[in-house]
Amino acid sequence: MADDGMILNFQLGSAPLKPQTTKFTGGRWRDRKRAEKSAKLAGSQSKTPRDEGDAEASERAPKRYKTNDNGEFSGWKPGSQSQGSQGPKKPSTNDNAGGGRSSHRGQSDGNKGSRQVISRLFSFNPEQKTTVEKEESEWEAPEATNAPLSDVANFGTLALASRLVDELSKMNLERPTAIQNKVIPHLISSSGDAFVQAETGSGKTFSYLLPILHRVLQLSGKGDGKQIHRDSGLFAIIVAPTRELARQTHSVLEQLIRPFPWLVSTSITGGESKKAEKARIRKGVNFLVATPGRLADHIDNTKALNLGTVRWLILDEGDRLMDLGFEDDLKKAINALKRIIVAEKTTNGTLLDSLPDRRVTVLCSATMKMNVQKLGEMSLADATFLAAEKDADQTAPTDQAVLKAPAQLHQSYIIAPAKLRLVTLISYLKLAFSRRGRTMKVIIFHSCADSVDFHYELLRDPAKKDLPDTSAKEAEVLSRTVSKAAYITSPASPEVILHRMHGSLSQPVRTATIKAFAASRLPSVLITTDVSSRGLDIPSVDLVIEYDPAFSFSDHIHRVGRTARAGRPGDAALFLLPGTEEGYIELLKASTPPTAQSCESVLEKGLLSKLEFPIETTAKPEDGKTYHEKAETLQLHIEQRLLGDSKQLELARNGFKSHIRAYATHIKEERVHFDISELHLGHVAKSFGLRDPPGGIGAGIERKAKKKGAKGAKGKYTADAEEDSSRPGRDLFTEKSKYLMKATADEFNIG
Ligand SMILES: Nc1ncnc2c1ncn2[C@@H]1O[C@H](COP(=O)(O)OP(=O)(O)OP(=O)(O)O)[C@@H](O)[C@H]1O
Repeated sequence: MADDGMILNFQLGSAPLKPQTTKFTGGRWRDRKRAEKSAKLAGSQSKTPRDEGDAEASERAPKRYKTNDNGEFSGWKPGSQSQGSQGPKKPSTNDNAGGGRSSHRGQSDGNKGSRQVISRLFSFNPEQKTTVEKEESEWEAPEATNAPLSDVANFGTLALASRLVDELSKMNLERPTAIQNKVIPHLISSSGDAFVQAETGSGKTFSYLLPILHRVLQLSGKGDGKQIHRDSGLFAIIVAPTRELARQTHSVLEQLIRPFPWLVSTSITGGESKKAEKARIRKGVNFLVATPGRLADHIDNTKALNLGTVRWLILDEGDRLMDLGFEDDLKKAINALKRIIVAEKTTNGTLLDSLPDRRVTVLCSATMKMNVQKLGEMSLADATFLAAEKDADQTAPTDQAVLKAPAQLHQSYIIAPAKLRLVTLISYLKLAFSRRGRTMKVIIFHSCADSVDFHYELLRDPAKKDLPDTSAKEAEVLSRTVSKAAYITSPASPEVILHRMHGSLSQPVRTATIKAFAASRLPSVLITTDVSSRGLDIPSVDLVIEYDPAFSFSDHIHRVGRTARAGRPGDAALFLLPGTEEGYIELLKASTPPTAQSCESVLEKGLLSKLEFPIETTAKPEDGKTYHEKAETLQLHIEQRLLGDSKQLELARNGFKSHIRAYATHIKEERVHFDISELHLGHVAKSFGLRDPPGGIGAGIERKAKKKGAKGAKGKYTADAEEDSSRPGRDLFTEKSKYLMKATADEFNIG
């Protein structure tokens, strides 16, 4: 680790201050100039205790309290108020007249003369290598690629049953998208398998649901399907990788079949009562939406589940189904269906002649990976490849076409040094909500559940308990996942609602939280893991922030695809660290050319409006004039807040540790951009409001980094990191990785 002279907050004595003479080194010249300037300013305005402290810090602390190679701080002696068992100790300086660990400003505790020193967020940061090619302001939205087609009159032209066309019209869906234009006629007329590949938000769900419904409705001569009923048999099984997606698909299906009450659909997903699901299956269903694990379970244990009439098997989000280690469950379902020859021409007196005469399997994916090919080999026979490309001379799946985000999605990146990440995130959100009505719904992706928990707890306002438009019963379910936000509000958006979501929450809470986020009429933020990256369709999401980069580029495409759906505009911002992570920008360019947002300018604009702190600390919102000072004040306040709140501190420490572990699990091909040995643990700790890295994890990483350095090879380290891993995204199919993937699915409660 670099010795960067990072300084901690602590109290100093009241010794007269010397003028600032420190020479700043390291970082960009502009940052050094700024640091020198603000230190000078602090020296000249030695009226407030804080500014005095700053000046003194600049001069003294770097010499006396530097971080050592382990990210720990030299110059400390064991003290009484450490951050935790492994935390740094009180400084043994005689200057520390106050005796308290947290510094106080304004001397309200009577500890007159004490000084505080705050860490300099803007100096000693790694240099940014990227020269900005395209600024935000230069971006012009190209034509949307996943919008309804302008040159197709309406859904009627696809030979869909008129009742369905009317129903779509009631849902304000008039014209098909490119993929619907391809898939619907194919599935209406053919009995062959299909591989469907199209961008995120291009309407793949309707592309398979509509032709299935159309053909089922044709079962009676009048084309309304009235002859059939719930006992007529199960016609289609739709498999989705997550419970949320299964539920969502089921609710779209329910909406479509509402005018046909004689048709019945149900969803069977992990986390629900198996007994109730069995009872529904026994009563009879025509359409089943399932997660793979639960489907396999019912195939084994529910006698009433008769697969004899099943004509369609839809595998949605194929790559994710495989990523999450559901291969065995899928095999079971595929084989069970293969064993039954589709011979039945009637069921309970109903002629099935308008249905396909063989079982049709449709595999859908927005991205293409090796594992999708494998799933294709397992499940498809003589499949037709259907892609959305308008001028598709494409006849087979390719990587190129699919790793693109919708063209109208504006992607940008922010190179934020680790120390500045947290304050930049807050500034960015403040900025996003600073124009009334411009940004309504934001999703922030984190690498792990612990980080989600920390950021949710930090950003929520503990004093504001009531939630708008929520019954007492709902409020009880949502009490730990939905809250009013602090810090990120602005005069234009005085109320912002925060939501938290990850796989370790109970299923009813997950469902209620997503529902609340989708329904919220106030500006809202969903802080989440990749559990929300697939399929989730909330049309009003206008901004996706990848605070932690995705574990694979295809995951990135799915994450950002939560916005800019069905031709709507959308923004996505990716936080990157200066250094090796900047190499990731080349990958972004291959998809949709991104623009750059300067971290300094986000801070400058975001911190324009007044800061508001939900908890009182000695750092006050009104402290600081320049945006550098305001950012330092905000960081100081958060650090002080954590020191006074052991629960929050614990969340920060857990968040930090899991974040570092998760960092090691980027897919092998992309790990070159996410080199854990380059992480400055002290700086990353700052982004969790910690003044130093919690013990335990740092030493391990250090050892690995040293080992790597000694060996001069990456291979060994990479293998170690994989062993530690417990998250999805792996696309290697060793027994070990299969086991890991399975463990991950369990951890995320997805199955
Ligand atoms: N023809 C259409 N016209 C307008 N909106 C549509 C049309 N078809 C679908 N939509 C809307 O587009 C949104 C995205 O649809 P859907 O979830 O099926 O996309 P997807 O391709 O499956 O995306 P992802 O790959 O991200 O899961 C939904 O809100 C849906 O209602």
